Order: sequence, then C-alpha cells, then structure tokens
Amino acid sequence: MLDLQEMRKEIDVIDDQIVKLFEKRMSIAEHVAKFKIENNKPVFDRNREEEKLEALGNKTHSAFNCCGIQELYQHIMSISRKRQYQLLQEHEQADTGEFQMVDALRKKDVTVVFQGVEGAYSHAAMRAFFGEEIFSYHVDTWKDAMEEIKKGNAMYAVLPIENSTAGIVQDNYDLLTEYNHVIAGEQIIQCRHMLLGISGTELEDIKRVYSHPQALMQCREFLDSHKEWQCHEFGNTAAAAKKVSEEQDKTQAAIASPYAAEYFGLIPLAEHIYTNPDNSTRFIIVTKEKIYCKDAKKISVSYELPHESGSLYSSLSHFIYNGLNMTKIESRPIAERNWEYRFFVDFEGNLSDSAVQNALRGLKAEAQNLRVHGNY
Ligand SMILES: C=C(O[C@@H]1C=C(C(=O)O)C=C[C@H]1O)C(=O)O
Repeated sequence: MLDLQEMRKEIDVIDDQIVKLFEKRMSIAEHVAKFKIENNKPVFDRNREEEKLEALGNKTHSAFNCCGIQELYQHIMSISRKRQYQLLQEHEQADTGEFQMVDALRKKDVTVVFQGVEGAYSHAAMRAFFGEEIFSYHVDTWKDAMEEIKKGNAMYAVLPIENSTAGIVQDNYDLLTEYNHVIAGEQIIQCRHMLLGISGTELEDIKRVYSHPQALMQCREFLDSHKEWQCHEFGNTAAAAKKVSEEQDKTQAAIASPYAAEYFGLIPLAEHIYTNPDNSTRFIIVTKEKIYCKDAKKISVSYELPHESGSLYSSLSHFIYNGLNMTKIESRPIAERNWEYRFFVDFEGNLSDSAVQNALRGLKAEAQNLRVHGNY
C-alpha cells in the first residue's frame, strides 16, 4: 500500500500534465477563435459540445466518472468560449447595443410621473432624485405610469422596485419585462414612519390610527404598546395622512412619512416608531429613451434559461470570468412556460467597459432573450 506522501506525489505528477494540456488546449481554442472571426462564425457550437460530452462520457469506466468527466468538460468548454469571446471583443468595435451615452440625465423642466399621491414615499423619491424644477403628476397604478412614458406624456416614471425588509416589488419586475423601457437612475428612501396628527393632538386623545398594512406591520412594537388604539388599514400612507388632515379630528392619527407630514400640514406625535431603523425602499427612474450616463455604475439585465442542470451556473460565470461584481439576482416565472424562469441580475459596471461588453456578448450567445434594462 502506498503511503499518503507517495500517493500525493503521483497526483502532483498527473496534475502537472493536466495543467500543461489545459494550456495547450486553450491555445488551440485561441486559433479556433481566429478562424471564427475570419469566417464570421459564432463562438458557441452547441452540437459540437454535446457530441464531445457524450463521446468523453463513453470513454469512462463508471457512472460516477462519466458524470464527473462531463461536468469537468462543461467547465473546460465554457472557459474556452469565454477566452474566444475576449478575442472577438478585442477584434470588433465596442458595442453598446441600442444605448446612447449621455453626460448626465436631464433633470430640469422635465415631466415626471409617479404612482400614488403627493406625500407618498414615491413622491419623496421623485423629489430627492429630480429636485423641485420639474413638472410632475401622479397616476393610480404602476402600469399606468409605464403607459404614460410609452405615450410620451412623461419623460420619466418613478417606481418602487425593492424594500429592504419586504423584498422585491414583483409587479414592477414584470412590468420591466412587459415594457421596453430603460432604468436610468435609482433613489433609495429611508422609510422613517411617524405617527402624525393635527395640531394640538396629545397621545391620550388618539382612538384610531390609519396607515398602509406594511407600515402598520413595520411599527408593530410601537402600536402594541398602545393597545387602546384601533388600527385601520388604508391604501397608502399618504392617503391616511390626507384623511387625518382633512377631518381635523384629534382622535385620529396616521402613520406616514415626514414628507406626508410636511405636505398635509400634520404634526409628528411620535417619531422613530418603526422596528427596523434601516428600513428603506429603492425606487427606479424609468424612461423610454435608451440612454445611460457616462459615470453610470450599475447594470440591470434579464435573461431566460433552459430548464437544464448547470444553466444558471454557466450564465453567472460570464460575470465571474470578466471580473464583474454581481450585486443582486432575482427570478420570476415565465408565464407561458411552467417551471422556467427569467433571471434579473444587477452587476457593477458601465456599458462602455470592455469587461461588461464581453460578459454581455457571452450571455447573448448562450442565454435566451437577454435584455439590458439599464445602466445607471
Ligand atoms: C473550441 C471551439 O469553440 C467552442 C468550445 C468548444 C471546446 O472548447 O471544445 C467546443 C465548441 C464551441 O462551443 C470549437 O468550436 O471547436
């Protein structure tokens, strides 16, 4: 029986050979890339790869090794493709697709639509992003907002996409798929809910509290310390504030934002009433113009994957091999194809970077329906 030292020496000798052969194989793949560039052929040849996997599997002597060699070669061939995309990228001109680079977004004298009512968090997000010198109006639903920019009635729409405690706003992910609009910016707003009432109200006067169910939930601990109050759900926090302001009744209070307090002239009766002090909502700024800023740092894409083992892993390797930092991944079901998913990935970078273009080139060739939703 060989001792451990000797066995490891044998493994080292084999690994040295594998490294040499790997490098030799990669250098041939580079020649293949040159041939493909000259003959205008795509990098990815699915048939060739499938044939290879089967042939290599047949050369092994156990089911375990058959699986192993196939998994190993899936990796090797995907690495060889990535090197070929790099060479293609060096050879071809930079391609930012339909996107045009701009120095900065126009934020003055533009028309912006938001969903909800004045004093809502989306209104606050709009003001934080654009400032005061805009024309703005609001609509009832997120889809209405998407329609307004499609029709050209507004240049930008402000939509919530994610809350740090409640998670993603699924409907808006689906609307990004449904409409061919672009994310041009984002704005994070801290949800600093307050208990608001009319001037002169004392906590002892209150009998009823109105707010959106999410806000009531986020302030549960505070509300539990006032069991004598009746909580009533409302469509949104700003509408609750509006009711309290209009009815001028000291027995009523609303849980809403500081913006709603300012907008409806209400007085904060209690602040910091939320359980999670970092609770924030991220809003996206959507437009139909295919633009990105020259200093944009984040890219959102989506793509669909076949229902095959390893397909997600291999799609993500395009980010890894190009040194791109992925910041988020979400999946949404594809309505017409049961158990297949569209993946939404955010990663750091600018469409002008060659690493980004290289990753997108690989994804476009290997995943289905790649869409760049924006660089902001
Ligand atoms: C090297 C090639 O390019 C790609 C990589 C392959 C590999 O590494 O074996 C096989 C097929 C192609 O998807 C080729 O076309 O032969």
